[in-house]
Amino acid sequence: MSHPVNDNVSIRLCGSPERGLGLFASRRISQGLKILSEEPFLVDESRQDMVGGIAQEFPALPLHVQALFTRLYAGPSDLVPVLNAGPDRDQRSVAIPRLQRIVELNSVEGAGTGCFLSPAVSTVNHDCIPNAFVYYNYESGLVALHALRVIEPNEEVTVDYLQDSIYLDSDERQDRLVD
Ligand SMILES: C[S@@+](CC[C@H](N)C(=O)[O-])C[C@H]1O[C@@H](n2cnc3c(N)ncnc32)[C@H](O)[C@@H]1O
Repeated sequence: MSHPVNDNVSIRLCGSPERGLGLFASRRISQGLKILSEEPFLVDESRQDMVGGIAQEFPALPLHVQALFTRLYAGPSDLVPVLNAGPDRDQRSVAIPRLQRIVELNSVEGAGTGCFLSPAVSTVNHDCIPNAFVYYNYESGLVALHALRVIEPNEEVTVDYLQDSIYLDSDERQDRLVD
């Protein structure tokens, strides 16, 4: 599997102020352009099902996918990124609660359309006024990220984590985002 970020000349992964890593435009991206398209690691009926099933699903993933999966964001108290390489880090990186946390923090759940977890989309940060939109195409089996408007070079690419929750009021949105 090639990596959609490494192979894509329009975007790059780098640090985002107070948001950890984020995806940034390397060049001007036109409105409507497909920024990237990738195969998801996992697809399920709901985030709850994916969290519940990860202990069984993870060992069945190809080893290179397992390696990419364990590098995804696992929360502010995750020690794995700061540990030295070795058996302790290897063991902690695949601990079931950590894998579940990765699913909770990186999966995208649509209203009635299921849930997916994919590598490059997992690096995109949230904005309430986003410049991009993500969706999963069941026919192609691919996740795509599209520009909602022109994105200028060095601008961060963002999505609305609640893009399918259009009927929530601002307090409800805030509660869901904190979760
Ligand atoms: C799917 S990951 C996005 C990539 C992540 N920033 C990283 O370092 O890998 C989701 C996490 O990014 C952080 N994040 C995303 N959008 C944010 C925002 N607007 N403000 C602060 N943190 C944000 C939160 O910690 C969130 O749980």
